[in-house]
Amino acid sequence: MSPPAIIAPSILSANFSALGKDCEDTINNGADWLHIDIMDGHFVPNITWGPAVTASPKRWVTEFKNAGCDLYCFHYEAAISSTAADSPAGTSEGKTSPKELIRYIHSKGMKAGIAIKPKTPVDVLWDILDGQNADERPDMVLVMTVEPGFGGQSFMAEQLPKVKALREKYPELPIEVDGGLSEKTIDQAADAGANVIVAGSAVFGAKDPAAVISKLREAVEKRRS
Ligand SMILES: O=C(CO)[C@@H](O)[C@H](O)COP(=O)(O)O
Repeated sequence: MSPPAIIAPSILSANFSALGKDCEDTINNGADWLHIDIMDGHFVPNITWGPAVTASPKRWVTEFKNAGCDLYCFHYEAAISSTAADSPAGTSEGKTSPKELIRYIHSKGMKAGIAIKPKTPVDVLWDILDGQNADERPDMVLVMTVEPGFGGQSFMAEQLPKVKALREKYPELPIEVDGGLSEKTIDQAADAGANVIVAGSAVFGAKDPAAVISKLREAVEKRRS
């Protein structure tokens, strides 16, 4: 059976001056996860949680574990362009491959996700998903359905063949989509096989966020086989 629906509102669209309350309300409204975008003004043209956060996906693994993160999802493109200087503070570890980074995230007690941007072909993931070592395989794949950087963009349906290809090959893999998800676009994403749904403006901009979360969940659950 394909994996259950997981609804993960992106707090990028929350009210930053009442973030704690917005997060609490969102969980009470039925969200399973909170999706927290770490943007650095370098890999994407926006800054979310401050200039101390750099482009390196590896540099901050321990800090986010200590901050209470359960799943650390990094961009494939950022990992392959990282360098020795991106190693965790106080270590001399060198250039990071996606597989090494996944192993490192697991060693810190978190699940690991790997994300791809719209221009990255899904094929780059096969070798990583089929890796011999279970510790180096991701627990989730995120297919971006907008160019990362900002909330409120239009859904890119042309990204869905990637989701379909992943679902066909890996029936039980959690597959996340992020960007432009709403009641209008969820059916296409769910048909393609996505089960982890990030939604920012659709949830935080809604009059009844609980109803939106519930509709997103229903659309995914309906298609589980
Ligand atoms: O990572 C991003 C954008 O880069 C997302 O998480 C957005 O925050 C999703 O926002 P909506 O498209 O749902 O408004």
